[in-house]
Amino acid sequence: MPFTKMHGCGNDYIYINCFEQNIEHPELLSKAISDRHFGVGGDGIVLICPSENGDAKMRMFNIDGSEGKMCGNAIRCVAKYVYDNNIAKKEMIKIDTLSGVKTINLQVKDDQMYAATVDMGEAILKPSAVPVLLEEKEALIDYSLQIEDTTYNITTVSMGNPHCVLFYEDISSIDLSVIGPKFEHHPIFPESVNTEFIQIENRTMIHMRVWERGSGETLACGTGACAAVVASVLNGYCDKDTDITVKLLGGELIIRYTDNSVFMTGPAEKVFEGKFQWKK
Ligand SMILES: N[C@@H](CCC[C@H](N)C(=O)O)C(=O)O
Repeated sequence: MPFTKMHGCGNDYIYINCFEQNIEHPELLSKAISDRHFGVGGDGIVLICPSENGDAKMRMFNIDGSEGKMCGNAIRCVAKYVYDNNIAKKEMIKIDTLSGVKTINLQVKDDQMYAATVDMGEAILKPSAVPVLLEEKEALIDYSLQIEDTTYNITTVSMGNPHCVLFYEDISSIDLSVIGPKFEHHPIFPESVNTEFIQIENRTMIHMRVWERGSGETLACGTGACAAVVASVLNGYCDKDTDITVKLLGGELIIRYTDNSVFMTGPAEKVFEGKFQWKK
């Protein structure tokens, strides 16, 4: 099975061209091929499929086989794949996802895409739409949640997939493998949740680490960076209509939160191509 390994800020997925092949059990494939010792290694898989609504359709699966409705780092890589492989040779590409069709403006050099700006759509704040099963109001901002013997102040946002954002003085020494699963498996998140740990540097720069549902700690999360900037604005740390740099373990994303949409700009890189022998 031919595949392409790509990453955005170190958030690496195995991309499979479904214009040319059919994958019957992507959830099983994702578990097998994502393994960093017995497989190719990655944060999951992304299928690039034909679409009637856009230039291609993207489906992404986490390491545990669960399907994510949206992936900010993967969508830039899908746009790169579609452009570089002549599936759609245009500098504005539309990719269909489980959370709607997204428009991507490409930055191209020597006939290869290297970065892009994605219109990620509106940030959804209503708790029932995130979804988070707490009191229903306009938004949950700086909400005190007790888990075991600790009180966390959470802000919840959906960017097509669910996020829970926490602010810290210093994120460098947090053990995400202990705290992350407490949120990921908490019953108030009926669809589970991605959790972002944020340290504010100043009004235009924040630091972020992330525990992704289904994949654990990753080097970057595009939807998470968008949710983090939205939460930073809602909590008064940053401003709307301003480019905010999000520093992640694997690189930087620029996020702008406006009244109608969240815009994300960042890189997309191809690492290698290969063939995987899948013993089902
Ligand atoms: N890494 C992604 C998000 C991937 C999906 C997520 N784990 C989910 O299940 O919602 C990104 O860059 O946005």
